[in-house]
Amino acid sequence: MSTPQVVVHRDKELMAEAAAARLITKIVDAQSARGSASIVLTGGRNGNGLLAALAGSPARDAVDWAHLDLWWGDERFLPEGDAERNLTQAREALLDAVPLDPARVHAMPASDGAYGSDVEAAAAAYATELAAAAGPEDHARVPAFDVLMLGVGPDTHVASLFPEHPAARESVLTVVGVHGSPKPPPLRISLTFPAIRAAREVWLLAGGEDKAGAVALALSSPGEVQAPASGAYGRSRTLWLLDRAAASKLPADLYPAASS
Ligand SMILES: O=C1O[C@H](COP(=O)(O)O)[C@@H](O)[C@H](O)[C@H]1O
Repeated sequence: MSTPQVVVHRDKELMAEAAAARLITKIVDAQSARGSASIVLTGGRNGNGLLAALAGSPARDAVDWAHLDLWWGDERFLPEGDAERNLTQAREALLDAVPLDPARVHAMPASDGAYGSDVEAAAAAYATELAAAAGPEDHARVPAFDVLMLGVGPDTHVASLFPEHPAARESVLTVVGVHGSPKPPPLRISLTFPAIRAAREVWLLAGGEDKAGAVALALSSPGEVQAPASGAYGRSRTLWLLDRAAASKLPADLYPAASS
């Protein structure tokens, strides 16, 4: 478990630009070292903001897009192409504009796909796909993702792990079906803590005033079932990327003054 590090940027826009630059560097470093990189995307406003910033960065051409595996931390269980699906939004923000290998874009199943409306079967299929991609060196049933990104919801949810929900208590399965999500749609698929914690680096993104209470609560070490964002950490690094508004309820000694 790595201790959280907090970086605060002036505003959401700068946060997205800086996180996109950081991600490009990470991908290029991993590809130089191992030939490929694996990244877990998040949905939500801050995650999509980062992807849009990456799309607009001239440095995006430094990435070898054909040797990048993309996974998702969660998905809204809706029909393929639905505007609310995290995949649809990621495609619009970035994915349609870069030369990815379609075989390496590991989308979570849609509700009109091979498993129909059976969200448990869809979650189990994604777990199988993750397990097949994990090597013995990963020491887990999922690959050791280079970076796993998570948007933090105003209620402290990450991926589709909501406070006090069964998915936030899951300690065996790597992927679960989520029923009765308090944020629409009610049916979702989510990675669980065991899968999230297999990542080398976990980056939590929170920008905007509506995230301030969640950030302060999660970083005050409550239980992970009460505040799921507090249970998300990477093997070697856990990074909280915030803007000033989201950091406004944090004690000032929690991050270097220079970072804001
Ligand atoms: O529904 C979701 O919400 C969270 C956070 O979204 P935000 O718009 O409040 O930033 C996101 O992390 C998750 O992937 C998504 O499915």
